[in-house]
Amino acid sequence: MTRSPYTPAEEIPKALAPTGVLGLTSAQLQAKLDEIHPIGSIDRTETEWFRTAVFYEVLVRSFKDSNGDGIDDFKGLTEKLDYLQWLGVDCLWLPPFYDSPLHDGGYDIRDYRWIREELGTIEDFKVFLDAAHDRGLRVIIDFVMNHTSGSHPWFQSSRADPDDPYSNYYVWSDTDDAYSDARIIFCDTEDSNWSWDSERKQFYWHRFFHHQPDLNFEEPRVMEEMLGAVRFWMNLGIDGFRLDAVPYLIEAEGTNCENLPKTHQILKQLRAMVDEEYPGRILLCEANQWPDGVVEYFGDGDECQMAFHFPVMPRLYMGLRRGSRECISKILADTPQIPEGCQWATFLRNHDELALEMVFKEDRQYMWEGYAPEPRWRCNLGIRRRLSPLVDNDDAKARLLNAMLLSLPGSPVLYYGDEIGMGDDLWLSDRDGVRTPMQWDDSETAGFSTALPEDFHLPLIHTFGHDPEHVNVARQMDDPSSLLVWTRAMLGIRRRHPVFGTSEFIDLDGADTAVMSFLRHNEHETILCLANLSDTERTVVLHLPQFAGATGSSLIHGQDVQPVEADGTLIVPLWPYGYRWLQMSVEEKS
Ligand SMILES: OC[C@H]1O[C@H](O[C@H]2O[C@H](CO)[C@@H](O)[C@H](O)[C@H]2O)[C@H](O)[C@@H](O)[C@@H]1O
Ligand SMILES: [Ca+2]
Repeated sequence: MTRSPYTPAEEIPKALAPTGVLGLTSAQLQAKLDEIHPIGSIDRTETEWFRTAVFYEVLVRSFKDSNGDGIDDFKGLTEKLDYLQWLGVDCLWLPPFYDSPLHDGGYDIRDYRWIREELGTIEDFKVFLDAAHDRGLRVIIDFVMNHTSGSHPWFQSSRADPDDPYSNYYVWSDTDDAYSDARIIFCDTEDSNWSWDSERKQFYWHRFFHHQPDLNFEEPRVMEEMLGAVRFWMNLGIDGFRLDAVPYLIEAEGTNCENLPKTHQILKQLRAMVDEEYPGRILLCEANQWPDGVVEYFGDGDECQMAFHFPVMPRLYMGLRRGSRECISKILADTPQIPEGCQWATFLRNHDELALEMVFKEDRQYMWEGYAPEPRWRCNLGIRRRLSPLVDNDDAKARLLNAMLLSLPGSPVLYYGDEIGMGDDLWLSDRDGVRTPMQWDDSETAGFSTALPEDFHLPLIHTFGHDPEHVNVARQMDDPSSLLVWTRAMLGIRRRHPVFGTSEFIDLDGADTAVMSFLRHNEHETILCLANLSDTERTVVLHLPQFAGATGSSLIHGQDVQPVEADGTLIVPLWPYGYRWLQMSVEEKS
């Protein structure tokens, strides 16, 4: 399928019928693609699959290049699906691959219904999607509703002519003093949420970069456009969307312009459409907010099925550095219950900086001092480093954090490359240092591409110890003691025990704050999880009368069986940064 060069703004049809590619409606396009690629083997009647799934964020641009231009593409990603299936993840999350000038890693969309040409065609995407489904892997994609690229034809049209049908698609003002209570998110680069447009001679509103004007959701046609684009990708067969930056959809004077009631109405409208037309597909909300703000995005079970738990993530690192579980226990205790059938998405790292917006000022300072003493390592309010360098390339700490991620409430979202302990490049701009090519082997090109490394879209990591010679998939696949093989084994255990996804979480507290101990419990089984956040050996003493006389059998460490004494005392030794998952053998006494 080919497309003529991007439609110039002046040729955009003035009638606001939902736009399509090649003049085809979404349904026609789907029919055409279905002839070539029938829908894969995903069970659409399974509507709560996401509650026990492990997600894997993969940047299409940085995984595998199939055609030797130094940029990964959908064909390359398709080639690597066997690896992802082998690893044992359940669902891939693809950050934006839409047509974009790439001034914000693709979060600056120029066409909601087209793929950046360097990554392939819509057919390539469909082949990839069906191949993923054939392997039992689901796929969700990013959807950026809050803003477009400034080079989107809608914006070009809107700025050109205030009487144009697109004129109201963005938030325009004669002055730059409205909504002054809204914070500036990209504080390293922007000093206002308003920018002057010399053509329209008005200011336009943007919560992120100045080249990302916010869409105006007070204009009903904007929502129609969004629903049309959602249908387009759903019709191709995706399993859901990560909804980017949703707290900022609506602006209102006298508020901080976040989480406003109308924003929730918009999401409810979207969810109602998805439930009716695409049951079993999910909406995962990205709202970097405190727990009581995020839970609003589940609605009464009628908004997003999933939401990232932003506050718990930095506290895992904070707890590790302090050698204390207290901040983790506290944020989980402060997290309200979520509606039935919903689920948190938890993570250690992603394509952005390690966000420190949801911590108190003194804790942010503590995190910066410990994890990013050099200003170059910081980005906006966060830290632009990968997991392995953050923990000083210490495998024990990386395994502990992952063991916690995989056992605490929520569905874990892994970040590509972290399963092999990839490093970062702090000399690259913005957040590119954590988005470098995947390291497949120890060859000069790291198995990423046949192009010369100097032609790669981003350079390979060359820091000693994190370079492809030391850190690569092939080497770790052959090493039973590697982080990669360990990660795979842990995912296997998690898959065999759905209790991790669907059960109650009971924090056991305990006198020794270095150790986090908790139960994951449902009617089928109870697992006792222990995590030693300190660098010294600990002996955990728990009082579990409900398990008196029972045993705890380790799910991770083979023959390790811990007896619970007749009075309910359980004593478990833990090595520095040690962790255990013990399956309790008898039913809890009532
Ligand atoms: O599209 C703009 C940005 O949207 C997401 O941003 C989120 O990450 C920011 C940190 O970089 C965070 O501070 C903000 O609260 C979030 O909405 C997306 O993940 C970014 O990559 C993108 O630039
Ligand atoms: Ca907005």
